[in-house]
Amino acid sequence: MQAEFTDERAWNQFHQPRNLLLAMVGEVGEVAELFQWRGEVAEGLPDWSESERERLAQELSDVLIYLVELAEKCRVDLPQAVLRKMALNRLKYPASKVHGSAKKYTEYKD
Ligand SMILES: Nc1ccn([C@H]2C[C@H](O)[C@@H](COP(=O)(O)OP(=O)(O)OP(=O)(O)O)O2)c(=O)n1
Repeated sequence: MQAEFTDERAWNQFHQPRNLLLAMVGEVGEVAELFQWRGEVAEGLPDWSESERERLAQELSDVLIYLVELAEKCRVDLPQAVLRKMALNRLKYPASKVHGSAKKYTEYKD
C-alpha cells in the first residue's frame, strides 16, 4: 500500500534510503513528544484521553510505515530478518540465565 501511495504521487524520487531513515527518526521524535513532559506512564496509558491515544496510534503508524519502506528499499526482508534476530536474542539471553534481570548480555560473567 505504501509503494502504491508513493507511485501514485511520483514520490519514489524522494523516498531513497537516507530520506526514509530521516523521515522515520522524525516520526520517532513525534512519538517522543507525546511522552516528554509526563511522569512515568503505566502500561495501557490509563490517564490518556481518546484523542491522545489516537495521536499516538497515528505517530506509531508513521514510524512503522517508514520502517517497512526503509527495509524494502534496502532489500532487507524484514519479516525474515525479525525471525532470525529473535532467534539470536533467545540464544543471547537464555531465560534460565537472565530471568528477572534487565542486565545487558555483556554484564554477565558466566
Ligand atoms: N513525503 C511523504 C510525506 C508523507 N508520507 C506519509 C508517510 C507517513 O505515514 C505520513 C507522514 O506525513 P507527514 O510528514 O505530514 O507527518 P504527520 O502525519 O506526522 O504530520 P505532522 O508532522 O503534522 O504531525 O505520510 C510519505 O510517505 N511521504
